[in-house]
Amino acid sequence: MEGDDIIEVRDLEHTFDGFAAVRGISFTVRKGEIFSFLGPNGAGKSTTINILTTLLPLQKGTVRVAGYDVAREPGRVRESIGIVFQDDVLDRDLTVRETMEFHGRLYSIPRDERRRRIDDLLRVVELGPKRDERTKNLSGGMKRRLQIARGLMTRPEVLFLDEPTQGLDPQTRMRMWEYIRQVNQSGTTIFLTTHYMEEADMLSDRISIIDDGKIIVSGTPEELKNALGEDVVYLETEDDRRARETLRGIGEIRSVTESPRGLSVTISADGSHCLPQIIDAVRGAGIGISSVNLKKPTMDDVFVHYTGRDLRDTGA
Ligand SMILES: Nc1ncnc2c1ncn2[C@@H]1O[C@H](COP(=O)(O)OP(=O)(O)OP(=O)(O)O)[C@@H](O)[C@H]1O
Repeated sequence: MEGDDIIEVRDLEHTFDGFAAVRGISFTVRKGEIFSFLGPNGAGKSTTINILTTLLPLQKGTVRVAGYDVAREPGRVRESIGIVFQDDVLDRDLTVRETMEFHGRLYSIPRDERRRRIDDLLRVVELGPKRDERTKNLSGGMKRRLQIARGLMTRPEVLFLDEPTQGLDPQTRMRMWEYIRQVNQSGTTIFLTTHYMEEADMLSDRISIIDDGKIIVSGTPEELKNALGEDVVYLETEDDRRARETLRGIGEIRSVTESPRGLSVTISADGSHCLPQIIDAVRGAGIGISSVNLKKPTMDDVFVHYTGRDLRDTGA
């Protein structure tokens, strides 16, 4: 392991019957961070995560997880990781509590700690009242919540979460984020895939965006958003045409267009610093302003910028 990198992927390639699903990707995940892998459907996320977790054999490249080579020491890798997948199965005849209890024993979590985590997690996913219900009688959404709760019981060195909040309602999703943060703070490195841009933004220390089997950009959420360099100010004025003329002189302004929301001013620097200057210029020209709105780029904007696609339209 180099320095503090807990996952090291170098020149990873994977083909299915001649189709290149992963086309030479390299990245590292640092010990203790929450790392997110984002990409449209079919980008190669599952293929990559399957190789990292030893579920798919390595074809080409090198992958080390928790200091072990996935090709040479798959058993060691498996001992160091935890996985929460989308299609995990539950034992239909166990109750909710038994499902958790069984998993906790399997991983030798001491009795008191086990009880505490079961209580905490069932509260997070709101299955407390269902603790004695058999899993076959749960709704689809409840089963999903139980699978996730079960996966979060252990504190492995690296925890892989594949779409951990897919299909959860917003409140449960937020409680889940809180819990994932707690697991992370207890020392577990987290590797996450998600379709939710806001989730990646809120949770991740670093993000890589993958498309067509290649990594197209990596960075912290702040870096990725700032790199777009496109804060937009929406202005409603008494005279948009004249206001537009007035704004031409300001250096940081990239473009001014008239939109249904008023004047749309795209800025190549930090918008919050340019705002006073913009307001002064327009007022100085004797033009009244009725509203001002600053919009910073979001992770959605980042995703659309790099992939040309909107995740909300890709079956999320
Ligand atoms: N077993 C397989 N046999 C043939 N092709 C496969 C197989 N598994 C994946 N692929 C193809 O490899 C590409 C990458 O798939 P992968 O499942 O890794 O994408 P993904 O980013 O996880 O997508 P999603 O967001 O839809 O889960 C896709 O084009 C897919 O059709």
